[in-house]
This record gives sequence, C-alpha cells and structure tokens, in this order.
Amino acid sequence: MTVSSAPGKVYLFGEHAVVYGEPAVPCAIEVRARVGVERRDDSKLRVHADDLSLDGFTVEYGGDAGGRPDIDVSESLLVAATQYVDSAIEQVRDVTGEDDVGFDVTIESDIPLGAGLGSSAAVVVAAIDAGTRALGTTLEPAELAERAYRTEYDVQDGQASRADTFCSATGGAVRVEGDDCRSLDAPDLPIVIGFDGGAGETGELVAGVRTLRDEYEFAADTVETIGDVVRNGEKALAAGDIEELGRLMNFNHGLLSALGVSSRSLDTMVWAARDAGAYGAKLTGAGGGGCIVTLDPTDETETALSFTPGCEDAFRAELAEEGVRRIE
Ligand SMILES: Nc1ncnc2c1ncn2[C@@H]1O[C@H](COP(=O)(O)OP(=O)(O)OP(=O)(O)O)[C@@H](O)[C@H]1O
Ligand SMILES: C[C@@](O)(CCO)CC(=O)[O-]
Ligand SMILES: [Mg+2]
Repeated sequence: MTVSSAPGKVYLFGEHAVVYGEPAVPCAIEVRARVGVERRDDSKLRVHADDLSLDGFTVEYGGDAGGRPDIDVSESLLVAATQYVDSAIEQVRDVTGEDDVGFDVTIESDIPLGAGLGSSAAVVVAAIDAGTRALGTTLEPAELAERAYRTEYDVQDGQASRADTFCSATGGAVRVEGDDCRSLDAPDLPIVIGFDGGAGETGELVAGVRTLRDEYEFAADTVETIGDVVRNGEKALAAGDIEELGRLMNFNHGLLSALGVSSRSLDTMVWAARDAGAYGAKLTGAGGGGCIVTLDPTDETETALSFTPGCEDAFRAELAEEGVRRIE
C-alpha cells in the first residue's frame, strides 16, 4: 500500500473572490487526510471511506461492469461523496498513461467534510500523490498541485481556484492569484477554529456568488473589494501586525456575508469570538455552514466558543509547514 497525507487549510483572506482572479491567502493547518492506494489486478475502483456521511461505506465500481456501485443511497449523495476521489483517480490515470488501471483506495481523514477546512483538496492531493507513486511516478509539488486543481475544477463545474489545492500540496501560508501560486513567510499565528457541526456545498455556494456577481454591479464590486482587503492583509502578515490582520479578517467576513455565503451559526460564532476578545473572526472556505477562523493567543475565544450555542467544537490549529507527506 502506498500512503500519502495532506493538510487542510483556513483562509486568512480571499475565498470566493479568488475564483474571479483576486488574490487569496490560505494557510495550511495540522489536520490531515490520509489516503492509501493499492493497485488492483483489474480496472475497478474500490473506495473505502469511513468518514463519509454514508456511515463507513465501501463501494466498488468501474471496470467491465462499469456503472453505478451497488449501494443503497440516493444518487446525488453518492455522487457528492465519491466525485472528488473518482476524479483524482482519473488524474492518476492521465499522468501515468495507464488508462485502465484499477485501485483499492482507503481514506481516513481528520478534516470535517464541507466545513471550509479544505477536506476535498486534502483528499485529492493525497490521492493523486499516493496513486501516482503506487505506479512508480513521483510528482513534483507544483505538478501535484496543478493536477489536484484540475480535479477540483472538474468536480466544481469549472468554478475553482488553485488556492486550496496549492496550499494543501505545499503547506505553509500561500498566496494565490489566478495561476500565480507562491509560498509566503508567515509569523506563528494563534489560530482558533469554531465548527458548527454543519457543512456547505462548495459548488453550489460558488455558483450563488457567480449569479449575484453577474446580476449586480455592486456584487462584482464587493468581490473586487475583497481583493483590496487581501492586498492589505498581505502587508499586515508580512509586518506580523496581528491587530491589523484581525481588523481585516472582520472586514472580509462582512463582505462574504454580503455575498450570501455566511449563515446564522457562522455569524453567531464570529460574534462570540469577537466578544471574547479575538483580534478578528471570519468564516473560512466556501461557507454556508462549517467553520470560522479567529486569531487569539489567549484561551478566551476557545472557551467562549465552546459555550456558544451552535458551536459543536472549538480548537486551536497549528500551521502545517509540510504539505503532502509521503508516509509509505
Ligand atoms: N474523508 C473523506 N473521504 C472521502 N471523500 C471526502 C473526504 N473528505 C472530503 N471528501 C470529498 O470532498 C467533498 C467535500 O468537499 P467540499 O469542497 O464541499 O468541502 P471542503 O473541501 O471540506 O470545504 P471548502 O472547500 O469550503 O474548504 C465530499 O463530499 C467528498 O466528495
Ligand atoms: C470558495 C472557494 O474560494 C474556496 C473553497 O475552500 C472555492 C475555490 O477557491 O475553489
Ligand atoms: Mg473543497
């Protein structure tokens, strides 16, 4: 078995706007998805994923039999659950030229699904890395990131940025603007995360922002303004000015809220963090439900969040210096 892991991420700044060419600054965190891959004798794909909401299911499909796996759940749930892995395996076949290769894939992940911590990118990066290595090809981080991006792009119907996948592949804090992806020097940030136990679907949320942006000039302006916040945020990050970082994160949350991607529970957690004295608080990732990211070197925010109705979990997150990790 070949095993790779890859980290999740939080966005300090710039989610959604990054899809339209504005810059974004995500930051990898030490919560990981591990993917084990083993080549099969046939061309089938067998995926075992304990963390999916399908209650620890295993599906086997593809090969000569083709078609839908034999499992008793709705088509839409099944597609949502399997599409990132399927598409990552297609990239493995494409890179290696082994079009008919089959795999047994096992996924274990500490990253909540659809909660803004980049579970899809981490699973895809780790799957492509392990899959290609299982066939004797080791990808450079830049190519791995690019292949993982293509996977997210395909699954999200052409509406994806390189931010999540580049961040997960390379680790650390990064800056992504269009196809320009680079690593940033970042101070040690006191990141605290609040999780409402829910999820949002990235594809749908991105489509919602696109519709608003097409319909209203002020929504398009809002997206551009997020870009301005990010550029200021980069300066604050380089200067290690945590107060300014927090202020800009608050501003970024307001703009995301205006674009309709926040939720009552995300807003409640954001305000609980601010009331507790966090430097700043915003939703992270696609939104709709899931996680907020806050900065607080004291225990106050974590404690306040853990007593906030609607917050299921509050925890401190370390920056992940290392992106993809080759385990075996
Ligand atoms: N542990 C896992 N096992 C199998 N598939 C997973 C796993 N974690 C995530 N996925 C895939 O990723 C999808 C969730 O991706 P989505 O982009 O909606 O959320 P996210 O990446 O967690 O959040 P965001 O993109 O906002 O940061 C799941 O529906 C599933 O297809
Ligand atoms: C909402 C979005 O900006 C981030 C999701 O984590 C989508 C993307 O960049 O592909
Ligand atoms: Mg995602």
